[in-house]
Amino acid sequence: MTDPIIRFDKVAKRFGDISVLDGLDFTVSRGEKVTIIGPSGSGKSTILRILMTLEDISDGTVWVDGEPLWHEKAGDGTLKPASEAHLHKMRGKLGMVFQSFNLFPHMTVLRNITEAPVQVLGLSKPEAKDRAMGLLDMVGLSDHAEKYPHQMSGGQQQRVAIARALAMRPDILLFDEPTSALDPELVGEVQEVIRKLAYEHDLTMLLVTHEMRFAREISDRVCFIDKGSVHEEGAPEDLFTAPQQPRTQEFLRAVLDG
Ligand SMILES: Nc1ncnc2c1ncn2[C@@H]1O[C@H](COP(=O)(O)OP(=O)(O)OP(=O)(O)O)[C@@H](O)[C@H]1O
Repeated sequence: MTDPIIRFDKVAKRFGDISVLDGLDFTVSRGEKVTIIGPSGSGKSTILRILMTLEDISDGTVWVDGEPLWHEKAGDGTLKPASEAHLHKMRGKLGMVFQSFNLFPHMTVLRNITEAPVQVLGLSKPEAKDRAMGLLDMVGLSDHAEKYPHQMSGGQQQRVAIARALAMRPDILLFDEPTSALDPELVGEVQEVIRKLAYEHDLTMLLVTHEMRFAREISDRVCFIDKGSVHEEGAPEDLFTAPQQPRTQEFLRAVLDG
């Protein structure tokens, strides 16, 4: 594997006495589309939340784009805990799409997408609007710019959330079960947007999902996580058709038959 853009190096995460990640080693290459699967509570969302700096780490080092995420280099080359300024800089490399959309309810769709580019990146309002309208076109919602989130379906809101994340031009886009809060008939339209992104963009994508068929379709690599470490990983056609580890076999049998 060449040029990792994400690297977890022996990362541990504990909540009090509960160990969620246990010496996790995990890498994602630049431009790679990786899906994390695994049982409930295995630490999948925690991995994404650590990358978004929503959770800190208990031990080890996380590297993003060649720089430590939760640390910064001291003058003597050793790593010291990251300052808020370092975290702020690193956050600009990542975007995240949450299960529950998390749009600002009191803002129009357009404003939801332009707010951070104007406030954080310093774009002018016309520049931010141009960017937002291009993204709304990409997610098939050009006619909805002036609507409020409550006037839209869950699928449409999630497509806006994807446009909003992309408006910050992240290098890495994280998806945390992006379709699991949707009514079944709305899942397809959101998957279609993610599929298009996966096939047409060089963006690095890291997706947590329970939708195995979708994972198989869009991923370059699938990682099966159990009890906070990577149990087995591989190309989707290998992992889904011929898993090597008994635990992976058991998990896939349960979710594919269930
Ligand atoms: N803030 C927290 N405080 C205490 N425990 C937490 C916290 N966040 C997560 N956990 C625990 O960490 C474990 C892993 O959670 P995580 O959400 O990463 O799992 P997951 O694999 O994404 O699960 P699911 O598929 O159900 O979403 C769970 O046992 C969870 O209860």
